[in-house]
Amino acid sequence: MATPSDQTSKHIIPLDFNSVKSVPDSFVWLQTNAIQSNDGLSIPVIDLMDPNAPKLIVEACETWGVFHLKDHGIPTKIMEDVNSEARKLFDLPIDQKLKAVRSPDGQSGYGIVPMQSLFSTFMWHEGLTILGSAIDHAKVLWPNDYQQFCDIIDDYQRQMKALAEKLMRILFKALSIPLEDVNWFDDPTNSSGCNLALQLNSYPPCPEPTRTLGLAPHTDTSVVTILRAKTSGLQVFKDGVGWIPVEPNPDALIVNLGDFTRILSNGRFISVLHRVVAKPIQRYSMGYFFRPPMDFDVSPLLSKDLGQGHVPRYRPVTAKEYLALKAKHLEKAFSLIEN
Ligand SMILES: O=C(O)CCC(=O)C(=O)O
Ligand SMILES: [Fe+2]
Repeated sequence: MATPSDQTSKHIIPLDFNSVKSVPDSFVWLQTNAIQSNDGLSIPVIDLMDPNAPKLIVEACETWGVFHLKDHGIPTKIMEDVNSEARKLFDLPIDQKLKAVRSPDGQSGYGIVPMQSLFSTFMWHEGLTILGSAIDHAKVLWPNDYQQFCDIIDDYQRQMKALAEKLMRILFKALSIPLEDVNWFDDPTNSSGCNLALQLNSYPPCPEPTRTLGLAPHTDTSVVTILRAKTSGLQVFKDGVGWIPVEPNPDALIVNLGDFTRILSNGRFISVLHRVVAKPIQRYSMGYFFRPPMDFDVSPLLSKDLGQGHVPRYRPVTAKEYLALKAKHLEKAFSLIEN
């Protein structure tokens, strides 16, 4: 197992947040304030059962790239169960959590948020990334009592996948992308190898919340991300306005589009820039990331109706190539694939 002193683990092993009384210098971010949440500007709230939902979702994707989704069909109990399991996990002593630490070249496991390696300043955050089954991680975290964690995570991932597919069906229809041309669509066993990740996030109580950030501004490298959080902290950036707090809406999920949808939609849909601010109280969130298989060609040309002028703004790029560009250039990755 890596130890905190290893150079390679600098971007993997979180701070033992219980052991600090102030924000260390390496965690200090200069940040711009968000607008006040009572300014009346907030992300759309859409009821999935509303007959108008597809139209409203498409409008929200064009204007915001993020929305609250109500009546999504995911039982509150399973969301609460995942929240309790996240609490159980992050409450473990740091040495126990480090038994499930992500390896330097690995994608799953406990540690600092994977995008940390792109930033020189640290974030007030710890997380567990789960790709597929959670069993390997759960067995080392709770050797005698791991089944409950695995069952709850499996069930949640299954339900998230179905919901993500429901949403993508609406998006692809609006974009005139035939589902037959998307060989990974509606694949119950995921034999096509979509990169489906559940990210459990913990933002420990912060003694000086305005000096640091829970997560730095970023867009998600996904088709869609479905997020659940019961407390505030998430903010989204709107051009011409600035940072807008996303206040939690009980029972609603937060859906945000990722970079792959911006490419597929030829820039019509927004891959929303977002960040998480630190808070004096503990915050948990869980994000489900739907990514296509690594060899899938993400291209605006999948659309049978590109829209105005029919000119693709982005060249085709495999998911693997785009992930590599993003890992090196962050949001500048778009300019590197622009035609
Ligand atoms: O915790 C949140 O509200 C957002 C998490 C997030 O943006 C991410 O995991 O990519
Ligand atoms: Fe994100």
